Amino acid sequence: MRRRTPTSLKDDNKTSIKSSFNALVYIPRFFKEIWKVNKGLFLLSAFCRLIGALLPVVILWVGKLIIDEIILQISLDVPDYNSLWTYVAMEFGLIILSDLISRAISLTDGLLGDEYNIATSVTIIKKTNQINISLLEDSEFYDKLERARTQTTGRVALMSNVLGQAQSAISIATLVAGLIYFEPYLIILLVLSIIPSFINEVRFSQRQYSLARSWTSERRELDYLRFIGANDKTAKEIKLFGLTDFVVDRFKNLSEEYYQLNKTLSIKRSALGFLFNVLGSLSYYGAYVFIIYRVLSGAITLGELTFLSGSFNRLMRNLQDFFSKFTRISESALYLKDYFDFIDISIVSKVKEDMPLPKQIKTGFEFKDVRFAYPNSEVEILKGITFNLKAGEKLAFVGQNGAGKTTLIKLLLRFYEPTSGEILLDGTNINRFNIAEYQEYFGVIFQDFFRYEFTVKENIAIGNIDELNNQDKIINAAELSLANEVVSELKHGYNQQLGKRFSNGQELSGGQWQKVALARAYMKSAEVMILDEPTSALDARAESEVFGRFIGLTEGKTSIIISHRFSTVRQANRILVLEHGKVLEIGTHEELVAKQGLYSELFTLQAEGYQ
Ligand SMILES: Nc1ncnc2c1ncn2[C@@H]1O[C@H](COP(=O)(O)OP(=O)(O)OP(=O)(O)O)[C@@H](O)[C@H]1O
Repeated sequence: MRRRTPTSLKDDNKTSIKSSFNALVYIPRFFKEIWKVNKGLFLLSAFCRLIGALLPVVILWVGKLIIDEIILQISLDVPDYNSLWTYVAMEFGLIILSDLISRAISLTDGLLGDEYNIATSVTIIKKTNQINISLLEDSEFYDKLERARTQTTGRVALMSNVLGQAQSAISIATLVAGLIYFEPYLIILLVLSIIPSFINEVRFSQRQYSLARSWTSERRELDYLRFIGANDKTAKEIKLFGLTDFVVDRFKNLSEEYYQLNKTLSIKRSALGFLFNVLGSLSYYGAYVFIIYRVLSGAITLGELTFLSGSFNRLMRNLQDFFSKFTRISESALYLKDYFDFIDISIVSKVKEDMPLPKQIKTGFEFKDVRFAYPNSEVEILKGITFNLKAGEKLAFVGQNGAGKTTLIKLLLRFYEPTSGEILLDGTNINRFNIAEYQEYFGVIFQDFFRYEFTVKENIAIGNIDELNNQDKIINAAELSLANEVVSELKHGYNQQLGKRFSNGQELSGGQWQKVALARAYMKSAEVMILDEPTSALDARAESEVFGRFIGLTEGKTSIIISHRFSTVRQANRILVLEHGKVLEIGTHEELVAKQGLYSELFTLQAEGYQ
């Protein structure tokens, strides 16, 4: 695993300050997306922020009026407090309005954030589905996906920050106007006090982002260790093999390094931040002294002093906040870039043709000298595979672990493309067909089928989700795969929640899960059925029954069965024996036994084992 060292991080920092600013170009697109999510809420939020931006200067001004009025009334022989109480009532009203506005802002932000969150999660799920399986197995791509997926809350915060920034900008403009009107020199002092802390913020937030980004893989590993260290699925092995210390040590070693790097950065950031803040306070008091001096010399009133010192103080805080948010925004905008990069991945098929599929398979599939190595791997897994799968034929794949059986299926399903050679369907390269229609052709159950923690009914309907409400079809599929026996023992029958993750969930045994998953294959009448070790966890009786039904039901249908059990394999029309990515033998059970090759040897070995 490649990990950046602290030294290379420094170099990275210089170039990435630029990239951080460049990432800001994604902000308009980001807001276009938010606008699309809920226009009304967006406008309401913008309106509240506009009012919120104008309120501080108005409140300060009313404060000035109150003080000047008090001083005026004290100096009068016959005071008239009407204006004074009006001002006080105004200030009270403004304070209430200010509270109302800030609550409205957080409410609209929260709601808008939630809606945007839902919309992006849906986009990510849909996009992931469009992406080729080969990309999903690529670790660099996986990191990108992880950043896009995990930064959802960051993007919601970004929205609030940018909107808040617009609000601050208007607020700052009005406060600056007030300062310029009375004491323009104060502005210079203000700018001088802010610049150092701005630079500090930019530098460190950039470094922290670089650090987090360069550690994406490690954080993924940490998540994984956390998962295997604390969940019900691994608990048995972890306890039995005494793996806790092993997992904890590995976790600690990996996280310690990141912790140290992050700690150093955070300490430096805080220390320098403190120093620059002292500078800010110094300038504030400098300005304060200057204003007091102006009051003493009679140049400005006491009310104006309150207004000016209040404005100056507020401006300084607003500006500091503005700049620190600015760095946070450019930092989050980098995550935004990850997100847009992900959803912009163009799905280009090497082959542009979109041929319709034959309604019925006429001759069958043909593999012609197919060679294949997984992306980013030098190892050739399939080394010149040639065979045909005739229409209506049941072909079994046998071979030792890692021989390439599942890989052959992945190529047939177009999850990957052969490195060389071709796969034909009725004489046409399968690449030329519309991929979605082509994949619809198959009913497949993989050996590593997923155990969805949904209800039994949903788990079966996954084979053809359009039929989720077709109870008869689901029951029929369950009967064919023997899943009905499993269902009859469940408290809530087909509506039983499976797995342990959710309340009332019921965990199944390996074989029971397999029966449920197998039922998926019967949910649609696919042209080609593929069962990749579907019965490995079933007991001998169940396996023979399940397989008998499969043979009966798929009579005349093209199908492929992968199995290590020869009692199953021998029932296929022909058997293809793979060894180290090559076709070693192909023929009927009888032919292969007569040939006295690998098949015959393995068959005899297993038959002896059963005696
Ligand atoms: N996504 C992948 N990336 C890289 N190599 C892979 C990938 N999937 C499988 N392999 C490698 O390809 C080889 C063939 O794997 P495959 O799953 O096709 O074997 P198999 O014959 O189905 O084995 P088994 O009987 O154990 O299921 C193995 O050496 C495996 O390590």
